[in-house]
Amino acid sequence: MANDYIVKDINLAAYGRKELDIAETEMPGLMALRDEYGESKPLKGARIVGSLHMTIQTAVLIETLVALGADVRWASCNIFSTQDHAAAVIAEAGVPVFAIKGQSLEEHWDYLDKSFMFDEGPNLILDDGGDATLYILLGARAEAGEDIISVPTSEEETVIKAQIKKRMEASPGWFTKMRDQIKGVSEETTTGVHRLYELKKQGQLPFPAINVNDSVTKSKFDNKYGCKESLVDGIRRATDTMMAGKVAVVMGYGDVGKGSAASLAGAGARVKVTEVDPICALQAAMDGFEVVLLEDVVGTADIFITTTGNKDVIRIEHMREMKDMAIVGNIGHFDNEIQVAALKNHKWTNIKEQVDMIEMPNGNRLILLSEGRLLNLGNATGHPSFVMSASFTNQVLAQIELWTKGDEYKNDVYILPKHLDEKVARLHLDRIGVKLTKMDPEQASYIGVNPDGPFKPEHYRY
Ligand SMILES: NC(=O)c1ccc[n+]([C@@H]2O[C@H](COP(=O)([O-])OP(=O)(O)OC[C@H]3O[C@@H](n4cnc5c(N)ncnc54)[C@H](O)[C@@H]3O)[C@@H](O)[C@H]2O)c1
Ligand SMILES: Nc1ncnc2c1ncn2CC[C@H](O)C(=O)O
Repeated sequence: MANDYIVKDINLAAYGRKELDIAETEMPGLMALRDEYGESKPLKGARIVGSLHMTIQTAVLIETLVALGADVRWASCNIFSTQDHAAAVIAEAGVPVFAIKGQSLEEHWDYLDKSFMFDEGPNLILDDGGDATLYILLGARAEAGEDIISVPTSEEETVIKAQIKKRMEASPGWFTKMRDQIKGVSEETTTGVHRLYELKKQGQLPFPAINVNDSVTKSKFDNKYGCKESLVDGIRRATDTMMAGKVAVVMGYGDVGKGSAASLAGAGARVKVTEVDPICALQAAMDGFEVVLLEDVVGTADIFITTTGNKDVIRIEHMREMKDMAIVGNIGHFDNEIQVAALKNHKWTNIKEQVDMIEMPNGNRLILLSEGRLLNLGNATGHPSFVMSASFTNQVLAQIELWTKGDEYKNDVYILPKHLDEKVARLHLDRIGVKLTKMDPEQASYIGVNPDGPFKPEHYRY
């Protein structure tokens, strides 16, 4: 079908291709998979619906999936994270893509619906945050007569419910059919993985799932080193504020929090951390960060960043205490980490795209980034190509596993085996000049591993 895409401007494709060509030189893992599997095309017959930030790096992922034989349709997983030139180059390459930076919530869920519209529907999902999986499963439950989202508790739930109703009227039974033909889902991020384990616990996971996030070469790199690079990039592009000398509070000290604290410390900010987990709190303290209660610093700190994957971490009562021109942002997957909805009746002044100044009752003004959505992609371009190459190499390996060995997988959540994790790491060493030491058999035997790996037991924590 001609023009089966919705992008901001197809004329941005030439610019997108130039940046995509450069990105490929920084994504050795994906390039290596194209060399290894480009001829055998193990994804032939796969119809992959992707719901993941439509960036230049994702464009390289998409073209890798296509090179390995897959048919692909794509939507972004966030209304602010699309890079319009990346969407344009993918559309020009003939992949149906539905993504515009700044799209509305209604457009977001409509575009996600469109990304499912293969003639025979998809048979694999590549998800980031779980919206694509949620759409199919909620829709199938509605078709079974369940009163899903009976009382929407957010604007987005209202939008999702309306979109499901529209599709049910247009295509009776479609959700159930799609659910039953999906061979599996590979999930990119922590929050999406939490949703999968919850579905499994409730006995509502109808197909195999691969937890890509917990490949070591994903979460201990993208979540940590990726955020270390892209957090301050977002804050700087959004506010041009001097971070050196300022007090920044990072809520959460998991993989993203560790990278975020390091990012701000690297910019010279005096970083304080909040945590609920005593182990992560102890890590933060021993990494040299003061671990505090938000309530004790909310009136004096300059920058507040949530990284928790939790909700209501910064609440309206906290924001009422913040000083004039405090900067508030989130780098977690969803926008519910900050109670943005509670600010809706305040005076908002839009400064520029994804930067708003909000007046509080006491006259103080807050600078809110990306309306509380993940700011490294809303206010900047997300993580650099090299670290996304590791994440996306895991994604491609997961899709190959689900497509070629699907019968070996049950309706459960899996993590890729360690030898594949180590393979992903190996594929990224040459690009940065790493020379790996080779053990002799006696050494390998002494520590009880095979000289060619795996080098760590399953219980090892990196
Ligand atoms: N923006 C990005 O590029 C990007 C990249 C990777 C992951 N993510 C998202 O970031 C979020 C965090 O991911 P992660 O891998 O670091 O998860 P994680 O579970 O490793 O870390 C989250 C930490 O937050 C802590 N926490 C939870 N509730 C808290 C609260 N109320 N106050 C203080 N701390 C609290 C937890 O104890 C945990 O240590 C997820 O939503 C994930 O999907 C975003
Ligand atoms: N450059 C990026 N392209 C696509 N997704 C990106 C990029 N930077 C961060 N992300 C978010 C995905 C990340 O793996 C996550 O877990 O959320």
